[in-house]
Amino acid sequence: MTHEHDAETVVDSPDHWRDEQTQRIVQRIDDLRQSIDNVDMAIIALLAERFKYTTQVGALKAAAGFAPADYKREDYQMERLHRLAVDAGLDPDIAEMYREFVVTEAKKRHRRIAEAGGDPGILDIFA
Ligand SMILES: C=C(O[C@@H]1C=C(C(=O)O)C=C[C@H]1O)C(=O)O
Repeated sequence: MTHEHDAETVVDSPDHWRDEQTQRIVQRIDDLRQSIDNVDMAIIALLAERFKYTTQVGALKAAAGFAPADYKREDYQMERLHRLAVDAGLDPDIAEMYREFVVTEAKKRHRRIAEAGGDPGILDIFA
């Protein structure tokens, strides 16, 4: 994946690291980026685990003939994640966007499992 580049002043172009103060700022940004990359690594690992669990729920629901969605559970998660976000100092809108994204994707996969007669093997996440 590549991006178009404008002729902007960006951290990654050494032409712009003229003075010492700028160099210190660039060093600090590099350190922060290492931590951002570590957080992304943890999030990807956690998302993989979450989808493995929800896939198992999907297979169990299909086996029992339950619908893919459970709105009572979703209401509970919405309220809980809002509260957790506020306590953690995170904008609750971000928590809600996260919740909406993972739950929507989990339900899509539940439908695919149900359509395949309850076989979670149709999903590549078990590869
Ligand atoms: C995983 C489930 O199925 C769906 C997906 C959910 C989720 O990703 O957390 C929550 C509720 C359901 O709509 C479940 O019922 O627990």
